Amino acid sequence: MQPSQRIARISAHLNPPNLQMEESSGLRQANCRAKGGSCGFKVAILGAAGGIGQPLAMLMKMNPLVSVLHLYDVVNAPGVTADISHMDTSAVVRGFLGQKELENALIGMDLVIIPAGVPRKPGMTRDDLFNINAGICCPNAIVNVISNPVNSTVPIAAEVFKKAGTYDPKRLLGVTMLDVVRANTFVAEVLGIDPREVDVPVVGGHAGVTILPLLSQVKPPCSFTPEETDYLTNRIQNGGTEVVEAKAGAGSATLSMAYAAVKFADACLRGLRGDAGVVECTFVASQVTELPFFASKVRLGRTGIEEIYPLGPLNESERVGLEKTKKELAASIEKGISFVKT
Ligand SMILES: NC(=O)c1ccc[n+]([C@@H]2O[C@H](COP(=O)([O-])OP(=O)(O)OC[C@H]3O[C@@H](n4cnc5c(N)ncnc54)[C@H](O)[C@@H]3O)[C@@H](O)[C@H]2O)c1
Ligand SMILES: O=C(O)C[C@H](O)C(=O)O
Repeated sequence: MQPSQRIARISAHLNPPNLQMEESSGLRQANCRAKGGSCGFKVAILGAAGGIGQPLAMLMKMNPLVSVLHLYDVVNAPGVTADISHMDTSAVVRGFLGQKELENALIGMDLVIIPAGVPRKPGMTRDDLFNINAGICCPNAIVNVISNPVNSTVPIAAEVFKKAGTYDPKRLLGVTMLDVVRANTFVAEVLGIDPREVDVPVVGGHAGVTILPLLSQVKPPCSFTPEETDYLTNRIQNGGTEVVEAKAGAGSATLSMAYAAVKFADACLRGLRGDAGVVECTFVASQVTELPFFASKVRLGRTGIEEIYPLGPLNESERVGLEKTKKELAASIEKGISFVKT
């Protein structure tokens, strides 16, 4: 089933669009000759006024694959919408404020990106966000889940979709692209090459030891000393904490995350367009291990996830890392599932 159909099914009872918001943000569509949005994809961002949401919205407005951009938040959506709508790129921008507008924000969307929720403060783990964010990231048509803890919010979303009878595991993707982006950057620094030439598979999940970089499978092929392997694994697993501590209470990664989210969203859109060979790492329902969810390389296509690749050959330290990953990940997945069931 297409996301638009799933969303339409969820949003069976529709309210009229929020014209007041469109007026206030300068989007007087009725007065425009060209309505826009005739080709390209329709994308909604939920949490669009936040630290990630704003730069993400700006970058999606610059993406030529996007024809319509819906910006939803519980605060400040009109201001962000007015601001971004003045950019001279082709995507039509519409703002939606508050719960009563959520369904309208979702109608007809091809891709829904969710950076809604609160970020970490120093000393907190991503799991500490569970009780706050679990209640936010559930009830609607989620496709790309950014809200932490991703290891639990994706299982939560899956359970909610199951309850609604609309679960499509091929279309529910936890965004772990920031781990790949960081891994590419840090590996390139060590190798002294351009990060754009580097591709590091990062599997498992998105928290601490569940972030498992497969340094034996880096492209271009290369090898690392044990010291380099320890340094890189540790830095990639703690990249989020590095930013949280540097921001000293002012939030977690937003700009690099917006970059990573756009990189991932763009891959999803290219897959939907039918491009061949679109492969990225993401946290999805999976049979790659005995766990019900796992991040690994997947091929994206017209129906979402079209193929999930096995982990490939692991070296000894990656095999040890995988056992630690699975232990912690199993608990986080279970926590998400039982949150909905109970
Ligand atoms: N997956 C990743 O790699 C990754 C990376 C960085 C941050 N994150 C997570 O992303 C989330 C957002 O981070 P941020 O720095 O943008 O936070 P933020 O507080 O700056 O922004 C969050 C936004 O969500 C909005 N929001 C809150 N409840 C909402 C609801 N019910 N519906 C819609 N919007 C709602 C807020 O109004 C705010 O604008 C956090 O959970 C953070 O931990 C994930
Ligand atoms: O570390 C965090 O809390 C935010 C995000 O998950 C990150 O990896 O930067």
